[in-house]
Amino acid sequence: MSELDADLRTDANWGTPASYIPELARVDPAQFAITVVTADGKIHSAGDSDTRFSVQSVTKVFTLAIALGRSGDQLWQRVSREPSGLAFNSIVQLEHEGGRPRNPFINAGAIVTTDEILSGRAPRDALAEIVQFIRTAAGSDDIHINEAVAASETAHGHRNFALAHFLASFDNLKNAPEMTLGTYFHHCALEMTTTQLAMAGRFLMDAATGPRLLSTARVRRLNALMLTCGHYDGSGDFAYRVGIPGKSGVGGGILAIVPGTAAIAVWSPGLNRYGNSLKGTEALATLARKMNWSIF
Ligand SMILES: NC(=O)CC[C@H](N)C(=O)O
Repeated sequence: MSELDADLRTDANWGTPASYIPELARVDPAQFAITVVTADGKIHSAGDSDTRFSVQSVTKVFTLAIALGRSGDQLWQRVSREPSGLAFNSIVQLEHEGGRPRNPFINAGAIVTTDEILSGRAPRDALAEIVQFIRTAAGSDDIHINEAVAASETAHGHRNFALAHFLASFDNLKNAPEMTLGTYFHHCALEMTTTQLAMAGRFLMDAATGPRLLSTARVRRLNALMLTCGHYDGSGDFAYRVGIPGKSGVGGGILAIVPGTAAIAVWSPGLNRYGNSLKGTEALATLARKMNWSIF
């Protein structure tokens, strides 16, 4: 792992941090961290694994788990399970397909899962459940929301507002767009280290490691969605190069799962053209190849 870390740092092409959220644009791209938690509970880390980063869309895995737990398969009436082949914040498909987002990992789909979690209660209570779920998964209470990042995204979130209003116009939003988006922006603004994120991913390995938060059947389905949709229009390329389920975020984090074997978190804030971590993807490709971890 330290060899992997050192190798990655020799190449100066770090990619570009997300620019549409000003708070994220300020982050130094020349950072990298990786943590692997194996089925026997051992933790291996290298790089800046104690640095907190903005988890962003990686939280969509946890919100999907919670929404499925609350609403069961009814959720699939509001959102489908197909790769989108378009950018994570694209609007065109949503109009074309009558307001039913392609999957729960693009923004429109995650706004729907957040809306499902919010239904029947105040944003503060929905957020408390999301944060508690992630803390329980990680086995750490030291996980918090960065209010400056949430505010920065709210101030510049015109596309997400457009998506939420589109959903509402198709009767696919139960709460006021501002309420649902407020909850959504705040859970995206959670900060974690790679150690915390890899620990939080243990339940997706479906090994006897960490808390059991979902049934085996649901864990398999979450992994299937991570593989097919977890990297947006870069999902095919990620499956080709890395060969394991993964979920990325524009903060530069990726949570990847080797079923039954390991939960891996990588972080490097510079992104590739799909909005996924450039060095994070490279690191996972190298690790999966060396460890023979591709599921294929
Ligand atoms: N890909 C991402 O991480 C996107 C999350 C971000 N909060 C947004 O809604 O645009």
